[in-house]
Amino acid sequence: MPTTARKIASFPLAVKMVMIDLDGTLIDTVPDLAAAANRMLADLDRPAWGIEHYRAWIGNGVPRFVKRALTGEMQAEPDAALNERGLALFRQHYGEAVSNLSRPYPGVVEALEQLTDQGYALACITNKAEVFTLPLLKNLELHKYFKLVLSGDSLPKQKPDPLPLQHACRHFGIDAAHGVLVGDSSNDVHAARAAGMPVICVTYGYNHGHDIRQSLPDAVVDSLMEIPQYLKLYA
Ligand SMILES: O=C(O)COP(=O)(O)O
Ligand SMILES: [Mg+2]
Repeated sequence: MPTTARKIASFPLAVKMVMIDLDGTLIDTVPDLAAAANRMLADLDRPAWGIEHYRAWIGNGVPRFVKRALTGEMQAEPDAALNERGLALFRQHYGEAVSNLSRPYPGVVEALEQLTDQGYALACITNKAEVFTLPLLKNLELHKYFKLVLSGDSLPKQKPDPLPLQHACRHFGIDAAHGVLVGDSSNDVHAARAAGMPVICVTYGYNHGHDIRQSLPDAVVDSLMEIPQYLKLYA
């Protein structure tokens, strides 16, 4: 077998743990993120961006999201003083309205119920800062499904680094082969590949404005309701 070939996952995957991304996978968070960022820009006397810009800017954590809103570019560095003010204003505005408009995507609650009933350990692995992740999950009553929640600042590195996925494996005492990540972006695919884990992606998420199929996840689904059929419980 050629050593360069990517191992193709065979379904159903025998797993114990299902890790699920937050923004763009569990919850449509862009309306509250956009509102908070536009409030920050108004405070700074700068023009607002439309929601489509914000959709493409989600996925690499809050500090990078704020830099994108300040510069209009994916990787640019704003003036340091402006960035510091912007980040503080964004944190204030988003903290005040983290779940005003954000809602779970259709099928999410049903899928979490089903996966829980079937005996999978569920973990939420997001690049969102913990100060926002936990209230958002609690306010939308999703927190109760997750035995572990890892945010973008819970560990020294975030996705696309494999560290959060490896940490979750250690937490549950399982091998990488017995976990699966469900996400919406290339960060999720890269993190899973680096951890040696299968990855299933949703078609409805953000992924920086690109089609997630280009990142070659093991499977794509239109709803989390489709996830159970790809899995069997590893005993
Ligand atoms: O960019 C963020 O803040 C979070 O993104 P994620 O939940 O998709 O990892
Ligand atoms: Mg995401």
